[in-house]
Amino acid sequence: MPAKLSVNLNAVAMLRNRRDLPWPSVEALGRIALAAGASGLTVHPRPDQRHIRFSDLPVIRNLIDDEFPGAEFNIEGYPTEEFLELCAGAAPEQVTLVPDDPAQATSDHGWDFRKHQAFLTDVVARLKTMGCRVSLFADGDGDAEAVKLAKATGADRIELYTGPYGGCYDAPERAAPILEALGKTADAALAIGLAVNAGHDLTVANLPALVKRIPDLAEVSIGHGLTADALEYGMAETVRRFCRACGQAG
Ligand SMILES: CC(=O)[C@@H](O)[C@H](O)COP(=O)(O)O
Ligand SMILES: NCC(=O)COP(=O)(O)O
Repeated sequence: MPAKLSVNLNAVAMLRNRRDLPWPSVEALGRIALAAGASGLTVHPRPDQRHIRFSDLPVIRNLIDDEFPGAEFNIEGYPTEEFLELCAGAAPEQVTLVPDDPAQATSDHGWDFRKHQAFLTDVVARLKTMGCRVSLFADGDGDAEAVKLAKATGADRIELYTGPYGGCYDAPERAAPILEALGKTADAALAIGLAVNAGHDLTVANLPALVKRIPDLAEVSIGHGLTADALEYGMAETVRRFCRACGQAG
């Protein structure tokens, strides 16, 4: 089965937050994404709410429940008590636990499963009591032992951190060994019954090789590159609309 696409709305929320105005609307862009064929929506609320605001979560929950039953809500983040309360309130189908510090600009590494085994085991159990599928952000370095420890937490999936792979956009020759390490990590996970997601800096250009190397990839979550493409490919029509609003003919 092809990998499912979950559209990450953090970048849309970040643009909205530049002004005290309700656009671009996280709800409206989420609706367009689901209507266009995305399987779900992803958000990564951070404690300072610099992208997604906590108040966005019930809006997205209602959008899915009211208009797109069967689509999935994926909430990502570091499992503080506040984060776990947000998950309890929004009832996401999937929670992806990410070891990011509030000061980090964006997520840039997976969990150290040796160091955080007990903590993750406890949090995974709490989230499963809420009825959520749980995925753990993981480095794609081919470490099969780390993958076994991820499975031992009780998690259902790992999400491969694909930032280093995405970073090869201008030097494709560097991508091959990184892709192979991601593939080996996925092979190790799938062999022990852990499903595999992937995300971070994925694009239309780098996705085909990833899904070819990991044909059983369950889901990709994509925000930054997808939002950039939406701007680029939507710009011409938008300028035409504004020209008409100026009273220009055509
Ligand atoms: C876990 C991950 O890679 C994404 O959630 C990423 O952190 C998106 O969030 P930002 O776009 O806000 O960095
Ligand atoms: N889990 C990764 C994600 O949701 C989106 O990451 P990015 O495409 O914004 O880099």
